[in-house]
Amino acid sequence: MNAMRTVVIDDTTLRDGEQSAGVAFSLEEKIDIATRLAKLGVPELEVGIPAMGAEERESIRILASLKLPARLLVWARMKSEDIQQCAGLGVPMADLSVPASDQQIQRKLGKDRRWVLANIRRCVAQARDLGLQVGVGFEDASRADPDFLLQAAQTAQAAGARRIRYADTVGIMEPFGVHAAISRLRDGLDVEIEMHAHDDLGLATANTLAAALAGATHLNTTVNGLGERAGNAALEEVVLGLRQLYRIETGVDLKKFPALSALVENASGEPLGWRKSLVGKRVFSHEAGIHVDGLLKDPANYQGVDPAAVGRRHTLVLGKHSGRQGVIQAYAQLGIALEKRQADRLLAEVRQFAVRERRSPDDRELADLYRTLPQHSSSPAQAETVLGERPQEVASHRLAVAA
Ligand SMILES: CC(=O)SCCNC(=O)CCNC(=O)[C@H](O)C(C)(C)COP(=O)(O)OP(=O)(O)OC[C@H]1O[C@@H](n2cnc3c(N)ncnc32)[C@H](O)[C@@H]1OP(=O)(O)O
Ligand SMILES: O=C(O)CCC(=O)C(=O)O
Repeated sequence: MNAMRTVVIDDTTLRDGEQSAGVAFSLEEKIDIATRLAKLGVPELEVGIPAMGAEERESIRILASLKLPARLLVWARMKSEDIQQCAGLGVPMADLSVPASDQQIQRKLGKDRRWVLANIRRCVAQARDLGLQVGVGFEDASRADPDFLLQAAQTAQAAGARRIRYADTVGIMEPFGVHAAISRLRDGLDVEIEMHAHDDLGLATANTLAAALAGATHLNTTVNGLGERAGNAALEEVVLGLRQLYRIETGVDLKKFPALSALVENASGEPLGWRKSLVGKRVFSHEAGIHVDGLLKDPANYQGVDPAAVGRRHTLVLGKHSGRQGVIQAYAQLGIALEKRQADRLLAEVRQFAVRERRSPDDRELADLYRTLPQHSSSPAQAETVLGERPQEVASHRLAVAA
């Protein structure tokens, strides 16, 4: 395993995240998102595209005026007018983006490789003259000729860029290919190298981790993986994956992440999938009897990720796949100690309920089921009394397990 090392997270929720079709953050949301990201310890934030217009530039200026403990970057095309607009915003660094693949150089820009190299020299110099630190973003790097990509990156370095960005713009890479591509750049360059991954094949996080292992110094992420099409590498997955799998530290503390995740989810206008890793509503919920029994004996039996690392906890859910121990635990939370025979009977009831209603019974419904047991049919007050003593649990039967 690697010795402890660090990489820098450059979160682009406010740039590529907002590029998700249909997403437009308000200024208040941008301020809230940036402030929370900085509070978690995210050291770099890409906060917008000055060329989009006066309103965008004003919001960038306001974000810069907050003097957050994070370095801010803006994104620009490699065009003189766009670069000019990056100046005077209070943002120290710009990512100047240029396509690296022949596909985009020829079929998008109508240019050739020589033009790209000349443009890099000219535009990096222009940005530096404006007092900006410069990163050169190689759009579509993953489809570029690797020899040309290295030549272009060396041109950027020679022109005074401090960083190059390897963008898998259309999300076609896999981790072994990323490792080889970043290793090649690492061997041929002395500048910072940043990975920018997209999740079209569900590999954005894997590709980002592979880039870190190959020597990338900076990683682009977004909260919840928001971003163009299938999104970018999720901040939470990258931070936890680096730490847990490779002992690579980012300085980002995810214990307060749920509030930021919810903020970005709401601001994006689209609910997160309930199975989305680390942040989905149900990713720490357990119903299957064998899992619940195992968790109750020792959470480590069924825990790959400690939910506390992302500010969450396990919940136990009753349903079609429950077993006796889950039922006993659920009723114990209501203050009702079940005998084995009662638990078995209630398990059958719970299963029928779940199949019929397509959901779990809530606390009141559990109490109702309990009252149908023969020996309790004459004394329903017991369950009511218990529920009355535990009002906070009436709304839900989902139970926390000590992690
Ligand atoms: C992969 C990425 O995520 S790149 C970032 C993409 N983000 C965005 O596009 C969001 C913000 N974009 C915008 O607000 C607008 O597209 C603007 C302000 C940048 C440009 O708007 P417009 O001038 O109206 O151009 P439009 O968006 O229609 O077309 C893009 C133009 O940029 C050119 N272009 C694209 N990438 C680059 C580049 N890296 N360097 C130089 N020119 C570029 C295109 O060739 C096209 O120019 P053309 O019309 O002369 O062929
Ligand atoms: O060129 C860059 O800086 C990266 C642009 C981007 O968002 C992408 O290619 O997906």
